[in-house]
Amino acid sequence: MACVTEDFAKKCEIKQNEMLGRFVVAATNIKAGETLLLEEPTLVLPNVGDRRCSNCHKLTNTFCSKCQLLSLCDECAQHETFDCTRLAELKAQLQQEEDVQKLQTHAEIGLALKCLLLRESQEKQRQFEQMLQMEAHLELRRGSEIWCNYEEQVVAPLQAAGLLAHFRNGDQVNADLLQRLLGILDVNAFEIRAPERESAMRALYVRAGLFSHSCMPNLMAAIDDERRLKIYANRFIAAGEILYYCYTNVLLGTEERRHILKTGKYFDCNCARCLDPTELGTHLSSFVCATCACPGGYVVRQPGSGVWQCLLNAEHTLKPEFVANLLERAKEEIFHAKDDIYRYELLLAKLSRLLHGNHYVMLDLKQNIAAILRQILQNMAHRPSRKVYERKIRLCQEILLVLKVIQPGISRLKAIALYELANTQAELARKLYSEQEYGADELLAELQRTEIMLRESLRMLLYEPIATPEGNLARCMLRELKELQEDMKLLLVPSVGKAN
Ligand SMILES: C[S@@+](CC[C@H](N)C(=O)[O-])C[C@H]1O[C@@H](n2cnc3c(N)ncnc32)[C@H](O)[C@@H]1O
Repeated sequence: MACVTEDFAKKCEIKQNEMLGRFVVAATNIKAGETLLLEEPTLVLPNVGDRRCSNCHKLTNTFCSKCQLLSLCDECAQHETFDCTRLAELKAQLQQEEDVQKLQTHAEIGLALKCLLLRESQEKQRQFEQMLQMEAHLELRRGSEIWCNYEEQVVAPLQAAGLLAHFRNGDQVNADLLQRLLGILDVNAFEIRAPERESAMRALYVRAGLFSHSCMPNLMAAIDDERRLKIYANRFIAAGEILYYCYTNVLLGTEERRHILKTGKYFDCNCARCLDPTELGTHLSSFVCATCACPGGYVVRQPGSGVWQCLLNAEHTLKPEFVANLLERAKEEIFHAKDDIYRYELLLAKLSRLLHGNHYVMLDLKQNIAAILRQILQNMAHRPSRKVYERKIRLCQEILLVLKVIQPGISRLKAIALYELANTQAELARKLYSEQEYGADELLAELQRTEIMLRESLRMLLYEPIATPEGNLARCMLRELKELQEDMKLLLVPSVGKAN
């Protein structure tokens, strides 16, 4: 197996039932922050449609000159020796030169070949067997769009080239095995950071792939620069509790999360958040009821019937098509407003008449605005006014209020929002002090509040592996915390602390 630490064997128990398939429960009581699993990836792969170098994983369109079947970028001299040698042997069996070109046509062929190479290697046999036990949802996928795409782009070309028969026990390498392997990747792979900023790829972890999903999980997953996965508890977990991490983005609405889970992972999530039409009172999916003007008149989707109904008057409803169109248009407008803070603010004001202030589209806008404000505040040449600081503080507070409900335990998102809030509050206090609007006592009180928030944020980031952006942020925060304490010491000495 790809290296797995002993924590998993000691703290976890694998079970099985009708609804979840295989799932994992806590074998002992587990403390918040405690590690349950550290695991190396069994496979690192591009997202469907992308082609990535088999060595450095950067996007590329070139192939290895030796095996000619796996991608290799111009900057890398070689990829894994076993894979390259074995593929070169297999390629030598191809009848015609154009077969190689045909096998280079669709990027997904590379995914199937990488899975089959695990099966070829003595050393990785065990990993391949474990991979084969993973859920593929073969029957639910049979005949679906994705099945037909794989049939056309992977199975048919590999069969036509006559390559499959030359793999070990080639008679067993058939269409069903290929569909199973590709299904296993789709259902189980984790999204990981790609070498290019802001793009993603996938990695398969055979142990971590056993954990079930909840939109209110008790586990966190963190992946470091070496693509080593760490799974840790985000709260105290009692022995016997089912262990869950979240397969989707927690800052999406219920319909969107459930759609992603249904179409990509083939199940209906029935967690407490999905079953509550107000999403635990956060209103992440709620619309303003245009019919009743009273506060609290929000239209929510009833989980059983799917009807969009006002919480105050059940006769006030919205048509699902109206909801879908409005959200689609709002997302398009956000996309077109890219990085223009004035357009974002206008859109936020316009949408606030239709959507709850915590609606996930509104939160997306608020996050975008806060990110631009961060850049403005970092550039002192802009000489930002008090209002700019106050706007960012307000946005951070609004985002935090939602995160506190949907991520009550240790949360990376909450830690970052808290850090942003703390920093902005401290910067504003320093500015006001330097402009003599604050005295030393007021500045000290603000910095003390900042210290509490920074400590709280740091406490949540301490469990992140060092070689991750969040681990790095934690180190910066430690430094900033020290500087803050130095400043506070100076303020405690009255003669030094006075503004001049
Ligand atoms: C990553 S796998 C988890 C391990 C899998 N149960 C197995 O037997 O290998 C994801 C699959 O587990 C099942 N699953 C995970 N969480 C679930 C949930 N909350 N409700 C129902 N099924 C779930 C679904 O079949 C899903 O496609």
